[in-house]
Amino acid sequence: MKVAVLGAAGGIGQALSLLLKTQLPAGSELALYDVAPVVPGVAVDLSHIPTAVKVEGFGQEKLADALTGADVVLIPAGVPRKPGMDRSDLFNVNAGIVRALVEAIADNCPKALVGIITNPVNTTVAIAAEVLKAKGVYDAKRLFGVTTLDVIRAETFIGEKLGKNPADVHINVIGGHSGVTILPLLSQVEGLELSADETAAMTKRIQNAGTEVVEAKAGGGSATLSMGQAAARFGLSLIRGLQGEANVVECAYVEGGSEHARFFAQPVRLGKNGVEEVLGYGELSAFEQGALDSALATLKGDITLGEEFVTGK
Ligand SMILES: NC(=O)C1=CN([C@@H]2O[C@H](COP(=O)(O)OP(=O)(O)OC[C@H]3O[C@@H](n4cnc5c(N)ncnc54)[C@H](O)[C@@H]3O)[C@@H](O)[C@H]2O)C=CC1
Ligand SMILES: O=C([O-])CC(=O)C(=O)O
Repeated sequence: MKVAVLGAAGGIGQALSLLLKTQLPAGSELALYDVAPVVPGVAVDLSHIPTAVKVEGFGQEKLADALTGADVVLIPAGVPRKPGMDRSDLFNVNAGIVRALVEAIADNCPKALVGIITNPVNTTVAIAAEVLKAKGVYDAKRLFGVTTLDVIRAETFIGEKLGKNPADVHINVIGGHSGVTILPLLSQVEGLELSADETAAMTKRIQNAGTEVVEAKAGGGSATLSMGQAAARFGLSLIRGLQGEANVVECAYVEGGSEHARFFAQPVRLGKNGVEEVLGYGELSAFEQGALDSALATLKGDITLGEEFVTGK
């Protein structure tokens, strides 16, 4: 298996690449691409870790080489938030970055599974889909917005609340990846009893967890280490699916499984072609249904913005 990380010299990219170097199956290749000149050094640094994963760094002019033969491409390239910014404030810079990188994917590894981490995810995934469509290579089963950070946050916070190991807590987070569009399905968690106020507060904490990190980093960026872990979990699940492992399920923001919006995050069974099946997410509580209903206009607006960025309409 070959995995390419685009934006590999950044905060997420380096954490993710370290985890992939230590956790990818033996015999894998890891291709690290970034426009920052430090990227070959990141690859050399990682190459001294004794695992059977070959790491290579690719500088600005070497994108095609990084992508050729890739089975999985993970994209954390782009600018992060600073305090006072919303994820949508990143659109102006990151939309163009994602467009250019996905054009190169279409040209060099059109069958790869692509995981978009770059914010605003609700919009950048729509950009990626339209770019692939314009190039005649779009397969909705192979494109994912990575929302795993919302899942691991929900599992961590609820694990703490229940006094349980978070590894034993399983929570679906549906919708999208910004503010009100992040909807953790807390009503489905076994053994969790929250009052209406507690449910509202915990939902809000999960929705605002990105901002919690942005503020704590005080101008130094947004979540990188927890996102590195989340992206590694998701990327490794993509690989397990590609290798034919049964019942690999992750929540992800994908097209084609929802009545609510063109793209929607929900549990997905992964397989040899990417999405094997978009799964249901069970019954919603009245609170969750209300939250979903009121988030849909935002989510659809975010998607349209991405579509129109590429189609020019
Ligand atoms: N999906 C999610 O849950 C999350 C998404 N993010 C997003 O991930 C992105 C990256 O965040 P960080 O790693 O903290 O930022 P960072 O600034 O530390 O790293 C970004 C890297 O992208 C590189 N880059 C910029 N333009 C590029 C291009 N055209 N091609 C290749 N590389 C390019 C930069 O050189 C830099 O090394 C941001 O947009 C951030 O908002 C952050 C946390 C969670
Ligand atoms: O909040 C941000 O800007 C980064 C992000 O997406 C997250 O941490 O969930």
